[in-house]
Amino acid sequence: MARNLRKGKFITIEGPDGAGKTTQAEKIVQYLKSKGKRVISTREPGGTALGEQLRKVLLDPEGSPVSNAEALIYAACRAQLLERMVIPALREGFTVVCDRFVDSSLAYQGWARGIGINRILQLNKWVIGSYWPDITILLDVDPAVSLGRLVGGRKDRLESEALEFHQKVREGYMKVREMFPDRIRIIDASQPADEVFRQIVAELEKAGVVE
Ligand SMILES: Nc1ncnc2c1ncn2[C@@H]1O[C@H](COP(=O)(O)OP(=O)(O)OP(=O)(O)O)[C@@H](O)[C@H]1O
Ligand SMILES: Cc1cn([C@H]2C[C@H](O)[C@@H](COP(=O)(O)O)O2)c(=O)[nH]c1=O
Repeated sequence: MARNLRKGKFITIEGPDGAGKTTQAEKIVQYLKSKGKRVISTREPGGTALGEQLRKVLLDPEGSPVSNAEALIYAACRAQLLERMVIPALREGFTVVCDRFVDSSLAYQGWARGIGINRILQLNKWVIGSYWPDITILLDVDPAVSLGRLVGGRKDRLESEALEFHQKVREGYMKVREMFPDRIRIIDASQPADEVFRQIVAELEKAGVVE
């Protein structure tokens, strides 16, 4: 395993589809920049040329990767993102803000798809090595509410899953949070976006990510 030479902080944002991750990630980036931090933002699946190609495969409503294949493709995207973007940026002292990361795999593939959180964790321990996030903001909200926010436009392959699947995703996140209580900070994402952001900033300050 490569020695961890990180100088910057690694922040990930998690939650069910439509929880407000992208909205909050953008606010966090602006906030950190206003504090004089050098920041890069990215997302999973995606963030690299290969990752964006694989994203199309994973989210294509006509596509069919499920179960083990799906878990492995998400892990491949993660490996590429870490090697090409996240690790070099952290070593240069940038703060990295990532919209979804390993906890999505644990909740979606590990729990909701039924592969097993521990099996997905083993796979991802190999992919991530020592580059685990410093802090993860988990936006918790009833999927009946968050999916309702995604009105209009064509639903992707995961968004098209039944409400029961998304309820299992939420349940999965709660289990993952129990496994990593220090890293994962939960925020009630049913609140207005500005209040959600206020609470995120408080967590980032508590964690020493910003002064
Ligand atoms: N706290 C909030 N309350 C109500 N609506 C919100 C809130 N946060 C974001 N939204 C709105 O909900 C929609 C989805 O938000 P956003 O894209 O940030 O969610 P997401 O979690 O990134 O979604 P996805 O999982 O599909 O990528 C957007 O229209 C956004 O403006
Ligand atoms: C990283 C990751 C993502 N997913 C799922 C979760 C979402 O339904 C999509 C990504 O779409 P978004 O608009 O960017 O939220 O992919 C997953 O199942 N497993 C993962 O590891």
